[in-house]
Amino acid sequence: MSPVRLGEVLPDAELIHDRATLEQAIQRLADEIRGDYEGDMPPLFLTVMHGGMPFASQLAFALGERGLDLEFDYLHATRYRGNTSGARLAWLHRPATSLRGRRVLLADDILDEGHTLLAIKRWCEDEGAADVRTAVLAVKIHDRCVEGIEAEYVGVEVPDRYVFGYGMDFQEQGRNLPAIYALKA
Ligand SMILES: O=P(O)(O)OC[C@H]1O[C@H](OP(=O)(O)OP(=O)(O)O)[C@H](O)[C@@H]1O
Ligand SMILES: Nc1nc2[nH]cnc2c(=O)[nH]1
Repeated sequence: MSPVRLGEVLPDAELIHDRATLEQAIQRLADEIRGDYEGDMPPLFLTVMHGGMPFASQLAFALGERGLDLEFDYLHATRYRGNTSGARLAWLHRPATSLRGRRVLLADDILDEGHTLLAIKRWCEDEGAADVRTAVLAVKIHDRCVEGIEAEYVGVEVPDRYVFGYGMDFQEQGRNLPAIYALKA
């Protein structure tokens, strides 16, 4: 079956958050995060690929602007793989940096049912991280989130629909749209 092209769904999609709103939310998050991190050792800033990349980049600059240095690494754990519903989590890449004794700040695009971030957080703790906090651009509003995970820093809320743009894919397309859209209800 040939994939549905982005151009076929975008005209009917609903704009949920525009670029200015998202950029403003990221600035606010940077203010919140900056206040929580003091000390000599920079936090280990772990981008959750692929979706977290645009958000993480912007957040990192906003934190740098506020005088918070970060050490970068990344990981890739995925359970959607271009689909609109989640399956088993697959680890495609783990960070090369040791997490032992480090303050870890995870940056991801969306907290939906929470399986991904819960597994990542537990893994970071098992690796000996001193503290693991999570920043997400968006949280999806529903009551299906697993217990034990909550993002400390949340940019915006999105409705209980499949969303894409600003890092999030529609069948591996649309990640570089500078806004968040929801598929037609
Ligand atoms: O809260 P959950 O229901 O677990 O879903 C959230 C996860 O789903 C997306 O990743 P995806 O598996 O699509 O990988 P990708 O970032 O490579 O697209 C997103 O980037 C989050 O990491
Ligand atoms: N692109 C995208 N990825 C997700 N991962 C979990 N929920 C979503 C969603 O609504 N959109």
